[in-house]
Amino acid sequence: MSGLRASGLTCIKRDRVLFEALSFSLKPGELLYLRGPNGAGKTSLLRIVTGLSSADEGEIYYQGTPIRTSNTYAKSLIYLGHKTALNSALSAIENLHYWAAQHQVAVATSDIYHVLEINGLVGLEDIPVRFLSAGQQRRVALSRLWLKKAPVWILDEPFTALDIDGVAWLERKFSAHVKEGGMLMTTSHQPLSALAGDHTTLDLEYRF
Ligand SMILES: Nc1ncnc2c1ncn2[C@@H]1O[C@H](COP(=O)(O)OP(=O)(O)OP(=O)(O)O)[C@@H](O)[C@H]1O
Repeated sequence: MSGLRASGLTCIKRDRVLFEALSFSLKPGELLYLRGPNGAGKTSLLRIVTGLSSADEGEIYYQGTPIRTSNTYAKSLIYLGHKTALNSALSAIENLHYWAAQHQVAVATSDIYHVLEINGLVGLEDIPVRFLSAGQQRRVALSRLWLKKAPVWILDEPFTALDIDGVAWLERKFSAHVKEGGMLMTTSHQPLSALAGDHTTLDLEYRF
């Protein structure tokens, strides 16, 4: 099967079952919107889908192969957690160079300047990111989506701190990615608008 498939996932944290026997799929050209209250287990689920943590039961498959044995999954994936994962002492340019090197993506400094420009950060490229506002730091973090070509995007609360235009800008980026055959799984505490395009919703209830 092409794309991602989660089969029979169970996750237990400190004796609480967050979810049990959860199965879903994410095919090329699909957006899966993960919704649920605080503490329901959305971040826990996304980390399992990326392979950063393991489920107590169940398996994630990418292109039919379990991700724990896949040679291609890591290269096919961009995961952005709910924290920006920026080094506050480094500039936007330095942070993105560092991230690109970690992900073995060849990018020229001029490419990074261009991405920062289209993401509204002209003039802020070379100062430590701790001097940027929360929304500007989020825009630096999200600029990674422009730097690596990857079919699978897993994004945890990517709208945090973005202004209204920023939310619309990111939703358009989602729609373009999916229209090109990409896959996207994302959480948000605000509903996606029509700008994000068609999507399927996966609801996680808070279980006691
Ligand atoms: N490593 C851990 N050890 C113990 N408990 C954990 C761990 N990670 C998460 N939890 C617990 O699992 C539950 C789900 O956490 P998670 O971060 O997945 O929720 P969430 O749905 O993303 O919440 P939010 O909307 O607040 O971001 C929480 O009650 C949390 O305390």
